This record gives sequence, C-alpha cells and structure tokens, in this order.
Amino acid sequence: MKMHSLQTKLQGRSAACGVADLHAPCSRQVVLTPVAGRASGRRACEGFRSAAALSGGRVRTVVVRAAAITSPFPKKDARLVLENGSVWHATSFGASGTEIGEVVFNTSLSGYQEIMTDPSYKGQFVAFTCPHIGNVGINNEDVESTKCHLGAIIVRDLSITVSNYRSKMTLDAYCKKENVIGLANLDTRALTKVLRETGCLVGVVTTDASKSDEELVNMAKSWTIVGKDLLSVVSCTEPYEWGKGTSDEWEFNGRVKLAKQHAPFHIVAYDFGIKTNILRRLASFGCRITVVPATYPASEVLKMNPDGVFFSNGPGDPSAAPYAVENAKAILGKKPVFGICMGHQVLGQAFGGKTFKLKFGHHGGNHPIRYMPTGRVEISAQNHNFAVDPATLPAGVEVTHVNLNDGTCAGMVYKDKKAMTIQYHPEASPGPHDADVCFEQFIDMMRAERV
Ligand SMILES: NC(=O)CC[C@H](N)C(=O)O
Repeated sequence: MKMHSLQTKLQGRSAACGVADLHAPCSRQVVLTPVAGRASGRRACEGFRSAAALSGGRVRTVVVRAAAITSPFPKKDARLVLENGSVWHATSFGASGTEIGEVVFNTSLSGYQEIMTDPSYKGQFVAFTCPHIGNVGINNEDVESTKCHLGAIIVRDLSITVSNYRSKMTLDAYCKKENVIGLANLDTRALTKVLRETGCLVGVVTTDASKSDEELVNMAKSWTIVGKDLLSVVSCTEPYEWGKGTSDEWEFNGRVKLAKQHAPFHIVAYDFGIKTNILRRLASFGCRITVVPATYPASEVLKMNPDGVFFSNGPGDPSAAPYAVENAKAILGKKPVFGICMGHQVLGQAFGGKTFKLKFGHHGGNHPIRYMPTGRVEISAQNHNFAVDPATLPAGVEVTHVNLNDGTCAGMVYKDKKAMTIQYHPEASPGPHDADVCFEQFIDMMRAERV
C-alpha cells in the first residue's frame, strides 16, 4: 500500500471509530492524538489497534500523544484590540493578563523560539504568518537571550503535538513560564493584510473579560513606541566577558577555522539587547568580547584599548537613545566599528544622518539585499521598523547594501572612520547564513589596523 493511501485509510478508519486524529505518518511510525470529547478508555484503544492493523505491518509503531487542547472548537476567551477600533477574538494560551504593544507580523517559516527571545521585540507583539506554530516545542539551546521581552505572540494554529529531539517543553508551557500572552485561532492572514495596508498598529491583548472593547481601544490609542528608549531597559547592567563560538555541530562556515588562526581580537560590544548568536559568530571568528551596558561611557571603552567596538541590535526607536549616539560619535574614527540593526541606526545618526519609521517594517527570513560593490544578492533575516534615511548622510558615507523589496538603506561603510553597518541580521538565528561574510569583513578591518 502506498504511504498516501495508507494515510487516507488510517485517517478514515480512526475518524470512523470516532477516536483519534492522525498526525504525522511516516513509513515506520504513526502519531495519533486523541481528540478530546470523542475518545476515551476501551473505545480509544480499539481505534488505535484497528489503525495499526490497517497498516498491514508497514507501520511499526503507533505513538499515542496526549492532546494539548480539550476541544476541537476551543473557546475564544481572549481579545486583540487595535487602535483602529477592530476587535479580534482568539483562544488564549501561555500567560494571562493585559499587555500593550505594537503589532508586527513576522514571515519566517521557522525559528519562533529565536524570534521570541530576540530582545529587539521589546514593546511589540509578534503575529506569525506561518500558520502552524509550536510543533517543535522549546529547547534549551536556541534562545537568543535569557528571556522573552516581547509582550505577546499571535498564531493561527497552535500545534497540538510537539515533535523534536531537542524539545524540553511545549510553547504553551514556555509562554506561561516567561509570562508571555499567547493568542491562537486568530486569522493571522487577515491581520497581516490590515497591517500591510495601514502600517503597524498599537494593540492591546487581554484575557480579562471584564474590560470593555472601548476601554481597550482607548488604551491602544494612548500608547506609542515612538520616542521610547528601550535600549537601557533590555541591556545588561554590568560588563561581562564572552568567548564561546558556534559549536562544531552547528558550524556552517569553513572559513571560520582560518580566521581563528590569527591572534584573538578584543572587541567591546555595546549591549542594546544583543542576540547571543552575534556573540557566538564574533567568537567563532576569533574574537574575545567584553559586553558592556548600553549607557557605558565611551571613555571607559577606549581605555580598554580594544581592537574594535561593536554596536548591537536593540528594541524601539533609535532616535530615543541620544546617549548611545554620543558614545558612538566619541568612538568613531578611533577604533574600527561595526553595527547591526539598532547598531546600524545608532551609527547612522553618529555619522550625521537621521532615522525614520517604516510603514510596517521588515520581519522575516527571506528579504533580498543587494551588496552594491559586487552586485551579489543575499537572502537575509530581518527585524526592524526604523531605517536610516540615506539622503541625510554626509559625503563619505557609502550605502553598501540596499533592500531589494523597497530600496531602503540596508548597510553602510564610512571608510575614513573605519565603520561598517548592517541593517539586518548576518548572525541569522533564525534565517539564512548568506550574510555571515559581514563578520569576516569586520575582522579584516581590525586586522588592517594591526599591521
Ligand atoms: N533588530 C533591531 O535592532 C531593531 C532596531 C529598531 N528597534 C527597529 O525597529 O528598527
């Protein structure tokens, strides 16, 4: 029997028995999840036995998993209320309560754990356009910081099963632990279309039925992310050292070994909400990193006499952290510098440029970028709502990277000041590795300073 027809037959039989949904058949294993309210006790066992028998011995194992939800028609007990007055009903999971934030959509097909732990999402809710979220659970390795900073996640369909060898807990349990409100069974496609038309909107999520829609709309209308300094909120409070690179198991760049042969470079990294994989990639290329808080004085950084200074990604409005721009100005020209995302925007301002807010930003894993010096196109991981306006940049600053979706500035080099910046995420996590070369370019810049 072909696998497809076996699957159809199994599905038919288990449904006919009224006992089970068939989940992930492969040639050796069938995963059955009992549908609450339809199967229990002896009837369920009979259903599973008949499903296994139907496979004619092809399927070796029938795995029965507990259902994560209790009804195929879950109650819509939570709301997302937007500043435009629209009310979206959903099923809550994770934490309960009321949160306010800017709603953005992320189009990545994988990496919800990395997205949730990216500190740059502080003050925001992430709606995943990938309709099925939670299927690989949560593991101990893929976190991009020590906690979730975002206010809520919004998914179309919360997976009722978890299947991954590294998984330690369900997404639901993780959201409870991290105090993140989850909304499921919400039409994320319709929501994305609204955000694409109107631009980002402020929203309130709540599991509190006592609050009226009107009250929540007014709450949403009274809040904005613009002008808020969130860098100092998510940053570390004390300097610390980092030296751990990507583990051999996950290393993907053959040139890393070569880079390591050089004497280690010492970098001071400003933590505006730094992602762990940035630290790992810098370490993989032979860097020892001293991570410092967002407000750390430039004079203290220069006293350490590092080979280079790094400005990290971070949440919120880049024009709301003038202290970061001042520190960058004091370092520019004295040491090679590299900035990613918020770091790019902070350096852009230090060069003399201005930032502005995009309509709905870039959040996803497949944004095309052209590297202007060679014409090479990279597919990149992105997460930002603001951008540097190239028209405001002084002579001497070269726009080296352009986002091919909307022509925005995605990277700069200021040769005289030994500075390079990238608006997106060369460290990926989640996302493609095309831009890993940026780390090598920074290493080259520091090496050139040494000789
Ligand atoms: N990932 C980031 O560093 C984001 C930068 C900034 N918060 C923005 O939204 O544009």
